[in-house]
Amino acid sequence: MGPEVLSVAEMYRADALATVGGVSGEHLMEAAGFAVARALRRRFGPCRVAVLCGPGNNGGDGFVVARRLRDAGYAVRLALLGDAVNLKGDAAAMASRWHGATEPLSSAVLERADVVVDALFGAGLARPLSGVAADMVAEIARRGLPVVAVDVPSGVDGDTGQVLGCAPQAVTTVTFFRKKPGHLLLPGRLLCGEVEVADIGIPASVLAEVEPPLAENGPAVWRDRFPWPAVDGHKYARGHLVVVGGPVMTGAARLVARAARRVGAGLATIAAPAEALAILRAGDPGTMVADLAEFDTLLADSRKNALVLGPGCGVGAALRARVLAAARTGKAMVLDADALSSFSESPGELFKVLSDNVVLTPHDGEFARLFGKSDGSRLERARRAAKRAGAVVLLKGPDTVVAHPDGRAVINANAPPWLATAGSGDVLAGMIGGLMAAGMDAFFAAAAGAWLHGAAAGQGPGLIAEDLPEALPRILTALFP
Ligand SMILES: NC(=O)C1=CN([C@@H]2O[C@H](COP(=O)(O)OP(=O)(O)OC[C@H]3O[C@@H](n4cnc5c(N)ncnc54)[C@H](O)[C@@H]3O)[C@@H](O)[C@H]2O)[C@@H](O)CC1
Ligand SMILES: Nc1ncnc2c1ncn2[C@@H]1O[C@H](COP(=O)(O)OP(=O)(O)O)[C@@H](O)[C@H]1O
Ligand SMILES: [K+]
Repeated sequence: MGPEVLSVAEMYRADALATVGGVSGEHLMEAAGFAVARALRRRFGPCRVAVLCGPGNNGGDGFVVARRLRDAGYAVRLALLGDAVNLKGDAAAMASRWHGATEPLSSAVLERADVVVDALFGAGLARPLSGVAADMVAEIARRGLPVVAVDVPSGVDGDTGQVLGCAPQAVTTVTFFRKKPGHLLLPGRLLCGEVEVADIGIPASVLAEVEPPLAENGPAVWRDRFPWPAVDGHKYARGHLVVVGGPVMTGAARLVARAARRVGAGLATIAAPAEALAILRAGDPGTMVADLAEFDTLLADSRKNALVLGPGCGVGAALRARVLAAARTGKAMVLDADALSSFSESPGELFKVLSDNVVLTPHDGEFARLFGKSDGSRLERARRAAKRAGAVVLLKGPDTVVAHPDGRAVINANAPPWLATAGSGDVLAGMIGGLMAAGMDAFFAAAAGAWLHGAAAGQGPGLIAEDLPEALPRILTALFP
């Protein structure tokens, strides 16, 4: 599915499979430590480095980093959490190859340091940082020292991106083989700084056995499925999206329709209540307008193959009835905003009629209205919600997650904060609806929509929702030269 993202358990499995395949644990650890030392050297010339090692294999990597940096002429001090005699396996082997002093972990090691290597805890973090480890994190922040983190900043949970206790802010994090969810989900992603994925000799072939259902969203995930128009195609072959509009917030449906046409739908019709028709007809000349009183007729037209319901529609029984009627046709559908909130009292009624040909696009508030308050990372919550709804769920945010009921998911990491502006969610719904109208599978349309939405916001300062559809020609041209 593209750039795979491994859970911590899957990473241990990949590691074990590599070992079975003949790559020794010591080899992996040497390569890991070498990669971290190389990343540090790229960023910092010869300087004074404090390497903080933990009691497990993350600490083992730290011993390799210390040796490599000292060999390269850096002034290295190393401090270990716990007693060296308690180190095991590969970590013990690497400690024995470190010929410098091993200090007990304390803030003394930070005296005169220019850079810190954080090799306290990685994938094995099992409980919140406390005691001297937590004191070190506070002291590093107080001194404002730059941190290069091994695998993850210690305290960041690799599976959730949540902070257990506390964690240092890194400038660079070097992880191994593939990213973990904690590198992409907030706040982990922000604490990592720049993330480098190092090849440490685990063959990609282990992925065929691990079969990770998670990827980082990007063109590699969906490029091959993008509904590029056929040379001999006509507009109906590119799909006809129906956008249900409301009586007052008429801008929402217009943003949806414009984004859908820009992304590649052949036609778009806004179906709105009578009082909104005049203003809509004065809008984009290429967007068609129909009376919502004719909704059943629109649904019966097989050429109108996809719908977006919700933006600007108004919450209530009328919208609920339209959503249920539309769902029963089995057409591709995006449900956003009011279409989700309309079912806050009766989510089961909605879930009964959904399929994986439907994308729900809640922000956190709408998500809570529909699925209740639930624990876990955004990834876990989106996955559970997709399963419960029987539909694709796109949980919006700076770390948008798209989840399929079968467990597949992508995490999107290209969205800048400029997207937090009125109407930008409407544009996203339009992009996804447009792609589905053009024939793209719901899950991949949601993933492509989320990424294109983030890419379209690349102009940054001054961005408004209207700019987003207009950025698509440039982005699509670059993607499909
Ligand atoms: N999986 C792989 O393919 C590779 C992993 N490597 C390294 O190995 C690391 C994982 O090693 P481990 O599984 O040994 O785990 P860690 O080194 O992350 O930590 C495990 C140790 O810390 C203790 N511990 C956990 N949380 C604690 C807390 N909050 N306070 C105090 N003690 C705590 C555990 O009881 C255990 O002794 C990775 O992050 C990576 O850095 C590398 O050596 C290269 C290969
Ligand atoms: N801080 C942020 N960083 C990146 N993207 C964001 C941020 N805040 C919001 N977004 C994105 O902006 C869009 C806002 O959608 P939504 O909340 O539905 O707004 P509206 O209803 O005004 O259109 C979503 O795609 C969301 O993922
Ligand atoms: K670490």
